[in-house]
Amino acid sequence: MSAPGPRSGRDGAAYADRFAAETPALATARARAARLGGPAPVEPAVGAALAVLAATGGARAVVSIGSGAGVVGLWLLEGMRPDGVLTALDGDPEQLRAARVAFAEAGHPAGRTRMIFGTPGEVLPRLSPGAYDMVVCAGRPTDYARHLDSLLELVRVGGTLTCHGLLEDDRIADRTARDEQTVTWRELARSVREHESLTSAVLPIGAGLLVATRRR
Ligand SMILES: C[S@@+](CC[C@H](N)C(=O)[O-])C[C@H]1O[C@@H](n2cnc3c(N)ncnc32)[C@H](O)[C@@H]1O
Repeated sequence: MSAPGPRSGRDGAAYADRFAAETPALATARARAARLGGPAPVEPAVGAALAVLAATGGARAVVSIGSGAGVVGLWLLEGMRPDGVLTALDGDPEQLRAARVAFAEAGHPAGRTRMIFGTPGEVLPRLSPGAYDMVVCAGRPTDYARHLDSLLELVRVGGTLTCHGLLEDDRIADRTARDEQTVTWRELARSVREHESLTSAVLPIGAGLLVATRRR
């Protein structure tokens, strides 16, 4: 059975990205990320949605997993409280360096960001449980999905977990797609949806955003 009601299409998605109107600092960070290569940053519409989530939750402490060259971090900092601290984790020192430059160029004092080099497996045990308003995951789910319990442990009650990219290339909806990444996305989305402590939704913006709020 198809879902009821009219759907937005590619023009709607393009409008949502234009609506997000990135600042010059974000445009520069995006260009730097493109020069570095690797997986693309969050789309403007996703960045704007993350900023809204951060602002709605009055976020003071946010962790960005797979933080890249700082595009997602700049959006998060825009929504967070002015005294908030963003913890940015990446396994590539070049990406972390680029993010540091992007945050400085945007005028954020060094004390607003904490850059940590390492994989989720190495770094998550060092972060304080229940201390974060948001945990924002990006990149391949195969890099962090097996750490879902540890990621959720970081989120305070009422806080939010987001995972970006599950609708990329529409593979998750294609029942014949059985590659490792698509299978991992399906399992991660199912675990989040069925988790007794979470209320979740898939937002079809950009490459798709899985959003879950911890109720208890
Ligand atoms: C999609 S890119 C980041 C884009 C960024 N989230 C943004 O929107 O600006 C994914 C990032 O994950 C990092 N990464 C991939 N595997 C990782 C791992 N096992 N541990 C830590 N970081 C990893 C990569 O270095 C890359 O910077």
